[in-house]
Amino acid sequence: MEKQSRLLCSELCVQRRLYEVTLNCAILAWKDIQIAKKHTGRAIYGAVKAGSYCVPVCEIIAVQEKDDDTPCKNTGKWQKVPQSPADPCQHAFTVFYVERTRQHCWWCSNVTFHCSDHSLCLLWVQTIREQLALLTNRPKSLLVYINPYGGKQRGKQIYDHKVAPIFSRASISTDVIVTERANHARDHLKTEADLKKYDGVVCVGGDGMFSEIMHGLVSRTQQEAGVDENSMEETLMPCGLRIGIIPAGSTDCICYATVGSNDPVTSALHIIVGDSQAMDICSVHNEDRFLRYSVSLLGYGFYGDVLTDSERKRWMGPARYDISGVKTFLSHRYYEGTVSFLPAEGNLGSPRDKMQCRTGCSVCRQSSSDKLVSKNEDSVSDAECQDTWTVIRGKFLAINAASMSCACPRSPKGLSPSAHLADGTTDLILVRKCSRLDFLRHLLRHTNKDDQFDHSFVEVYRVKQFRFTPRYQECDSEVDLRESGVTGKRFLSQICREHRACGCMPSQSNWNCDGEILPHTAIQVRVHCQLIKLFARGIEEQQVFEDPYAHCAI
Ligand SMILES: Nc1ncnc2c1ncn2[C@@H]1O[C@H](COP(=O)(O)OP(=O)(O)OP(=O)(O)O)[C@@H](O)[C@H]1O
Ligand SMILES: CCCCCCCCCCCCC/C=C/[C@@H](O)[C@H](CO)NC(C)=O
Ligand SMILES: [Ca+2]
Repeated sequence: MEKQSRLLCSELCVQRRLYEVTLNCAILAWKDIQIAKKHTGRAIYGAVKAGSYCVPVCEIIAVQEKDDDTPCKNTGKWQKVPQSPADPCQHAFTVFYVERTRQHCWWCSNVTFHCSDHSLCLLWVQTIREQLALLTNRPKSLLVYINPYGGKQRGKQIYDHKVAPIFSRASISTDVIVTERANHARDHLKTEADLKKYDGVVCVGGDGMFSEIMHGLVSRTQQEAGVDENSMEETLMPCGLRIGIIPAGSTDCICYATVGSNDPVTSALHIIVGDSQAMDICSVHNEDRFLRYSVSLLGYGFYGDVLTDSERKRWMGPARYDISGVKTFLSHRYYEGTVSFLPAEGNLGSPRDKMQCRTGCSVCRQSSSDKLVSKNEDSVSDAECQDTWTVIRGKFLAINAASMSCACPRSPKGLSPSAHLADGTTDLILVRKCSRLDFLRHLLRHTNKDDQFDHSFVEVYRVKQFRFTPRYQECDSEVDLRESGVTGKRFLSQICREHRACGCMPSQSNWNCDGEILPHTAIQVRVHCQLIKLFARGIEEQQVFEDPYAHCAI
């Protein structure tokens, strides 16, 4: 690795031991001089060794000159720093930085450097601050919406106690709105908020709250660009502001699948360091009417029924999903209809290729450059028009479209473990009618390492667009019936009569769209590649946690 030129190098004390501390524009490093002497001749840097530490500048949260009256790190007791000019610990500054802990969680750690010379102390503080000021991707001003009723109703507490103090440490200014009703945040973003004042929007809540904020921002962006959301063919305009998610909901799948944890401090730190993760959005239409956007799960049948039942049990908090899950599983309902889709082609992989989307994902990067090329050539819609639709008709227990893995604490690898956050596709999973036992086997595989698609009754396709028509609305039957003189209500009653004869009722489910119920069952869905950006970086490879500073060459 290319060596960066040193900005500063001094001998400073940390917990009364002498360290050689160096700063270049990428890394702050400190090594215990006595331990380093013992290791003379051996490589100290390049990996974390005894007594050697380093932090990438881009993961420094803040630097602060230490006041005289502050708690001593060794004892935790408050004490006056000695005034003797010979005391090498007289002046001090503290560096706050990201530390990786367990399972993709980050923590705000700190180290205090002491020295006898005040001007040297100031020089260090000023130089580190200058380096931080060069990091232009970091937000300075944020608009924060808190849902006080999401999850276990701890959104406000989580923000006040865990997030606000680190935002203030990082000198981020915030305007905070605690919502007073459902859709308060969406409406405020869509029509009122002065978005020019902010570098990003923060959502404190669960997937439903995120959905509100995403709808507000996407709709506002389309309005300002003169794009008609009701037209499925329109190319939507990407949003300029990034969204940060502080998890405080019941499932928190969007946070979990983009960060790797549902820890509020980790999310706050990703916001502070100015991470950016592009994300696909599906638009959902019924005929020429725009219904909603989706970023995670669009589920009909099982997940639609779980959601419909769980909405009546909101008072139970997150446990409502477990109760409704078991109830829905026992009811074992299946639904008839036709699914048509446009398969994704090119280098977009397949839902079963085990290529998981991770930080810097090459599949998503490729989609980003393809998007740029097709924008310049204006050829995408023409090409798509020539594509052929695959049509599948059948009886389904579940139809799920996962635009991202949908990993969450209940299902750590998610509904579609190899789905990508920003590849412009969604994984369409069709679970055909099967026995209860088989369906249970399939569901349980969401919670363990086994392949949930390895069943004869499960099919999965990576698609760019899809449509669903429930059987009772199918045009063919309608045409047939119209041709034979049957119309409207008579058409429905005819189906019901047919079903009474065979002892089962034709039933319809609802679509679960990121945790909201859609008002229509016949829908048309199109994936819009990388329409929004989050303050996240995707899930880091585990190796980064095990050897975080392998790149720390000074
Ligand atoms: N002040 C409020 N009063 C009532 N409902 C609100 C308020 N603010 C937001 N909401 C609504 O609460 C719903 C649920 O919120 P949220 O997503 O935060 O939690 P959750 O449903 O428990 O979690 P998850 O979506 O992760 O399962 C959202 O659909 C949102 O529109
Ligand atoms: C009878 C055993 C059942 C075990 C099944 C476990 C599978 C859990 C998978 C959960 C995936 C959730 C996907 C995310 C959906 C969210 O959009 C939505 C709103 O938060 N949450 C739900 C539960 O619909
Ligand atoms: Ca995707």
